[in-house]
Amino acid sequence: MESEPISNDQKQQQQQEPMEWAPTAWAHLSAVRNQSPLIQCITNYVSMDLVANTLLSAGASPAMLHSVEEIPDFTPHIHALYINVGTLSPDWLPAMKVAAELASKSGKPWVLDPVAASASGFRLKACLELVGLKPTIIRGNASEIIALSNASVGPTKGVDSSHESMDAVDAAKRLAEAGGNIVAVSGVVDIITDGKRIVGVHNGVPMMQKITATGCSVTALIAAFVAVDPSHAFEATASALSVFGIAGEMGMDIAKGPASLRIHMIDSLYGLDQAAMLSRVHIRSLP
Ligand SMILES: Nc1ncnc2c1ncn2[C@@H]1O[C@H](COP(=O)(O)OP(=O)(O)O)[C@@H](O)[C@H]1O
Ligand SMILES: Cc1ncsc1CCOP(=O)(O)O
Ligand SMILES: [Mg+2]
Repeated sequence: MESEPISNDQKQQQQQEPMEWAPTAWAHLSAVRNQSPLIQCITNYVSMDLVANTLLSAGASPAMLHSVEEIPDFTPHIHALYINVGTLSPDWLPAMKVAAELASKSGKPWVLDPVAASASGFRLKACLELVGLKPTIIRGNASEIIALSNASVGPTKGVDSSHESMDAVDAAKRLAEAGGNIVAVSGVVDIITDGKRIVGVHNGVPMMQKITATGCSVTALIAAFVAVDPSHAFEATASALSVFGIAGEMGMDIAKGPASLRIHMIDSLYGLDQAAMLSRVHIRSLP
């Protein structure tokens, strides 16, 4: 992977006001395709296939290595780390912590998906410990982000959200401010905040909720996007959520239901071109 993440022209464009989101999102996707960042994924059993295929179709290189014995050799070579607690058990947690610490120490971005954070005391404590290791980005659904922000267990619908993303705006801002990270809340509108700035991504289709591991997969995609632009984690997060949503929209044009959407979404992500991106990216500042 080359050291210059995206061009100076593209960076200047990012700094312009009002933000030119469509070219920014296209620049991130292009950079992932050109640089093929290596993404270490410590993720749940349910999601491994869709996460790996999402990363591959975006142009990144996924590696599902989760053994604590392998982390000292492997993690120094990655471009970003993705940690997801979906099927957490006590024997997985040390590897997650060692990998997160090593990524932070070596200046590599890492991204946390706190699946079902409020489902049990064990899971919440683990999530809070991981949050304490300073993830660059946290992406969850609204219930997960509210649970993390309030450090509260239950009531819960498990891995699904019982809140709308807009319900979690204050919780997301508090979490981001407390940890100095970017927090993203997925839903009808995806919310991205650093505690001060806040944008909404209006891409995607409701059927994406009917495919297991779409949330896990978009978090992994965020890891790939921040890998190629680590100094713009906020912009990389919004870009990844928009790109994934557009892949869902284009896939839905030909899908018959969740199973075929899963296939067409991956194909659409693989084939996304500049014209489609420039006309479909829908990211707006929120008050
Ligand atoms: N009602 C919706 N309309 C459009 N996109 C949605 C909707 N619900 C979820 N999505 C999209 O589906 C993906 C997974 O989000 P979500 O279902 O909230 O995550 P999780 O699976 O972790 O609960 C995200 O890209 C999100 O933008
Ligand atoms: C169903 C399920 N159970 C434990 S992890 C998991 C997958 C959750 O995926 P997502 O958070 O993307 O819906
Ligand atoms: Mg999830």
